[in-house]
Amino acid sequence: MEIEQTGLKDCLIIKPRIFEDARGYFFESFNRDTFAQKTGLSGDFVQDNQSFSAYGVIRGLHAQGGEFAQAKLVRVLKGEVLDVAVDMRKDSETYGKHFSIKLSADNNLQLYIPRGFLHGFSVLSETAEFFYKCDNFYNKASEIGVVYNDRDLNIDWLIPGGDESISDKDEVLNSFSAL
Ligand SMILES: Cc1cn([C@H]2C[C@H](O)[C@@H](COP(=O)(O)OP(=O)(O)O[C@H]3O[C@H](C)C(=O)[C@H](O)[C@H]3O)O2)c(=O)[nH]c1=O
Repeated sequence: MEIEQTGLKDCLIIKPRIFEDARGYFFESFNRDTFAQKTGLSGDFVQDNQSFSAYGVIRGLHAQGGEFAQAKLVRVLKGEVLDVAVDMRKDSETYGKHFSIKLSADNNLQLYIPRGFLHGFSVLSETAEFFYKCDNFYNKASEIGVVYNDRDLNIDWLIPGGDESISDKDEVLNSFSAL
């Protein structure tokens, strides 16, 4: 398992060690001790989530606030997404900055998104199965969000205009400046 920095503190790219042979491949998708040793973070995740989406879907930008803030370890089981993390930690040097990366079933890359970040992804393949670990439980009352096409964030989701598929809930999320 290798760790790569993203330029946003504690937001990390994780490259698992893949064992390939004539049958196919094997890799440890998560090992708490290895994760903790390589990242210096606890790795105590308590909830796993999975979603399925078609091409053009953009889920996000979401987070949970306060005591229910969540760190997430995200990856793609099938297809390809553009994954986006936005630093909303007011005291961070990279406040308001975002990092995006293509995660796919081919590259097996993972992204660790710390507490204090907004998260979202766009589906670049015909369909995508998205899986992620959270270090805090879902708490609907603590949900916060920023609209995907926020002018200040200016995120390129790599989805041509008109092809986006957004939930009614996400269409009316706040601007980043209103957070
Ligand atoms: C997040 C969540 C949702 N739900 C229920 C609530 C809704 O009835 C249904 C769909 O929820 P939502 O439309 O919020 O799903 P996404 O748009 O994929 O939300 C996620 O999108 C971005 C990418 C994230 O990083 C967050 O983890 C999460 O907000 O699942 C649960 O029961 N438990 C949960 O942990």
